[in-house]
Amino acid sequence: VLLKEGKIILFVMAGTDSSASSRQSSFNSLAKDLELPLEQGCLTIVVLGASGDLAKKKTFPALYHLFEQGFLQSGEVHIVGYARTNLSDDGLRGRIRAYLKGASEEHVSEFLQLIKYVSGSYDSGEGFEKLNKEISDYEMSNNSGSSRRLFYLALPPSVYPSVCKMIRTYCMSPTSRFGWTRVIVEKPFGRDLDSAEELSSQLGELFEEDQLYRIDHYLGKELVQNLLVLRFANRLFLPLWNRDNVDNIQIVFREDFGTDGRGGYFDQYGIIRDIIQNHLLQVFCLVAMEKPVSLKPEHIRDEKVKVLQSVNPIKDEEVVLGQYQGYKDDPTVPDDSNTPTFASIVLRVHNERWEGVPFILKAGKALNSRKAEIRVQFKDVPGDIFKCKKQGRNEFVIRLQPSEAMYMKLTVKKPGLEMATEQSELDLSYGMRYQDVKIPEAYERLILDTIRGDQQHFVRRDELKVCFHSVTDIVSG
Ligand SMILES: NC(=O)C1=CN([C@@H]2O[C@H](COP(=O)(O)OP(=O)(O)OC[C@H]3O[C@@H](n4cnc5c(N)ncnc54)[C@H](OP(=O)(O)O)[C@@H]3O)[C@@H](O)[C@H]2O)C=CC1
Ligand SMILES: O=C1O[C@H](COP(=O)(O)O)[C@@H](O)[C@H](O)[C@H]1O
Repeated sequence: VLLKEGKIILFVMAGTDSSASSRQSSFNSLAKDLELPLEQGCLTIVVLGASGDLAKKKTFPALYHLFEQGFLQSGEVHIVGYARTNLSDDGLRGRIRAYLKGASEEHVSEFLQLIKYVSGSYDSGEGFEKLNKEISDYEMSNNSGSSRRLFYLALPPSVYPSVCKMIRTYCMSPTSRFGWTRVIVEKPFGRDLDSAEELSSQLGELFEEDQLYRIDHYLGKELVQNLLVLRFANRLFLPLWNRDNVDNIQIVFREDFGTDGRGGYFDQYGIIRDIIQNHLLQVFCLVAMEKPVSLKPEHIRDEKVKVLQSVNPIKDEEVVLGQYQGYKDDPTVPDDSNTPTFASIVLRVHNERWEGVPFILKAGKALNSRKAEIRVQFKDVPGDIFKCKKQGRNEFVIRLQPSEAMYMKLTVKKPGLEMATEQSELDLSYGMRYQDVKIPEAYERLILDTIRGDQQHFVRRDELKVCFHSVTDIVSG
């Protein structure tokens, strides 16, 4: 038992394989740096909306991968699916198995045995009493004296307030045991500034900010997580990253498929709320913000809020909207829908670093390719003696997906006898450089962060508010 900052922390050594224990030890050293409590013991993960699309495609596979890598251990973790659909434990396991193709059969079977299913509604006590009994029985049988409870809301946001009320009333981690209760909520966290604030107030009455994890899965992507390292751990970039050197920055999301069975949801939100207000604004923050005091979540989020507050209102003439042909063929989309499936907006940051540099954010569905990238375009070289303008400018590209890469476009001498120039690239393609590394899925990383209590990659309430504020005219206009 360790005593740290007034907290008693149980340190229970479980029987683990060596790779799992080395991961645990690297987590422990990170936890020490971030002053996170070191903890192990009984952990229950409840996936609410377990019958749904997100749960089967992302949440359960992410839990499986954490299990496979030793971050979730049999004997310590218990997973419960909850939804209204009438399903047995095996019924849910069968659905999940279908999304774990290619994984080791032995691991999958072991993982599925950790999963139970409880059926109930989202607004009556009966189901949540059953859920609490399921969790409590497991905690008692586990006998570790701790109760860590993580609730993942893979549900439409309309039911968040009632579900949170039920969790608060029936399912909180008992204070008689060491542990915590944390709730992960999915986007969209509202339709506009007012509805986002209303949702935040409703949840804020039930949970403290440090219990709420507003997930934006772009913050879990490898190269998004690399942005702070790249910017603040490389001397090379420090003097360049500003209005003196940068001409414009483009943050682009494109998908080569349309609504893909989610037309009903998409049509109510549109591309600005679905992608720009959250994923692209989060990337924008990490590209444009100032250096945080430290890596502590509050320091990082303070800087994100600051840069968002410096964004000028978006000008109408700097917004382009479009809808792909065939969008209304989706039977769940109304025939007269004018919901945009493509948008391009220009953000202008009114501060010393970025005054005059346009940040162009573009997102579109059903385009000709799938790509998400950041393009930092530098200004032309003053007094150019090589007349190399025609070859294009220096550009630094960070490709988030697919095939993670960073490359810098440079003008070089064309090899040979002639003094001619051409554009070439310094290329760091992850597939080549890190051949033996499996890049984790965003959801995997973010669920692990929640278990560790690290809110660095989650959206704080005031950050959400200012994100909506930045796009308020275009989402409500
Ligand atoms: N699917 C995706 O790729 C992504 C989803 N998200 C977000 O994740 C959350 C879940 O998404 P997704 O799984 O696609 O959603 P679903 O529409 O599949 O809903 C999940 C489950 O919620 C229950 N449910 C559905 N509609 C209602 C309703 N009106 N009232 C009460 N319960 C309902 C259903 O379970 P039952 O009837 O069994 O109770 C359903 O299986 C949403 O907030 C979504 O925006 C975010 C990023 C990507
Ligand atoms: O949140 C969402 O993201 C997906 C795109 O995620 P990615 O990780 O595959 O880039 C998008 O398709 C969906 O519309 C949106 O709700």
